[in-house]
Order: sequence, then structure tokens, then C-alpha cells
Amino acid sequence: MSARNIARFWEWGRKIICVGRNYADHAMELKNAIPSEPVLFLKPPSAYVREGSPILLPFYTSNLHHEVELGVVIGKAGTAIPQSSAMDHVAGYVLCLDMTARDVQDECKSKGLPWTLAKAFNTSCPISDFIPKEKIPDPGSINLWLKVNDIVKQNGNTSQMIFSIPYLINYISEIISLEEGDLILTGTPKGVSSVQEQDELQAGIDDILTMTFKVDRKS
Ligand SMILES: CC(=O)CC(=O)C(=O)O
Ligand SMILES: [Mg+2]
Repeated sequence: MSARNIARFWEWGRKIICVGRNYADHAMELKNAIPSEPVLFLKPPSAYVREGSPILLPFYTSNLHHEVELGVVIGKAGTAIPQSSAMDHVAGYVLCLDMTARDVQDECKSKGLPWTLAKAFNTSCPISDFIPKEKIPDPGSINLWLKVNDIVKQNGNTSQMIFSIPYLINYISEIISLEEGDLILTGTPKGVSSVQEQDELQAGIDDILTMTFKVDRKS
């Protein structure tokens, strides 16, 4: 049996832990309070979708939003990982979209219900190719951008994150042990907007990588 390859971590079926409201400008555009602690939610591994396959519109939403985010791929397991050694647990990064059925999320929020239907549906986590850690020496200072049909919608820098990557690894691993192949989505900057069937989403990290996805309806 061949050894597992971290560059194909999405095939391992590990956890996807998402951080919400980690950029003040995005929290404010949705009229949410600036959090004093990270806001966490989960997606299942069935949320992954790779370039070449479409993002499928769930039948129960009429307001699907894009959220471009930096994803941190865990390379070494740990519990209660100190901030000082947190980066030793990182294998690399991916560019991610946290696709969100905003109308459904708003309804869940108003009823005090979990965000599962809004955030965890099939294809709700499009991801790029794996980026080895060495290619991003300072993940706390990179530009993330996203265009819909060639129009720029999001353009933010990870320096705007409220909680840094070492802080998030420490905070999460105190509550949920991290395993090799887990992915942490670190939150989105402002500019989220609605996408429609047949839209083309292009996103990138500086001059490091771009990715393209089409939105489609399940046939
Ligand atoms: C309000 C949200 O959907 C939170 C979120 O996912 C984020 O990235 O911020
Ligand atoms: Mg998000």
C-alpha cells in the first residue's frame, strides 16, 4: 500500500473547521458584531469540490454567496497546541470558497438554529491545488481576491484577520483535536455577493495561484 500524500488531503475524509467573522470589514457588511472569540462551524468532507467540477446550487436557496478564504492544511496532529509551535503543525495551504446559502443562514440565525443547511451542503467547499508551506513564508500577509464573471468582488489581505493562524490553531485544538489532513478555513474579507447558475468564479492568492469554478444546478 502506498503512503498517503498530504497534497491530496481532501481524499482522506478529515474535518473541515471554519472560522467565521474573522475580518471586521466582513462582520460589519453583514451587520454582525466583531467577535471577541473565534466563531466556529464545520463542513463535512463531502463539501469538497475540485476545479473541473461545478459548484451546485442547493434547491432550497435563492441567495448563494461566495466567500474567498485562506485554508490551512494540518500536517501534524495535536491537542492544545501552543501558539509558539502552532506553525510546526501546518503542512501547507489551499485557496477555498466557503459557499453560503445566505437566505438560509439568516433564517437559521433568526431562529437560533445551526448553520448546517447554509454552509455544509455538497460542493460548499471548492478548493485549489495544495500549496506547500514553503511557498507562503508569511501567511499573515497575503492578498486574496475573487471575481464573478470577471468583475472583482473581494480583495482582502490576511493581515486584516482578527485572530491569527497560530491563535486559531491553539484555540481550535484546545476544543477539537487536530489531525493530519484537517483543513481550517480562516474567514472571509468583505465583498461577499450572490452568484447565479452559469456564473464563473475566479479566485487567487497574490501571484501564487488562481482557480476557476462554474456554478450549476443539479440536473
Ligand atoms: C457570517 C458568516 O457566514 C461567517 C463566515 O463564514 C466568515 O467567513 O466570516
Ligand atoms: Mg466563511
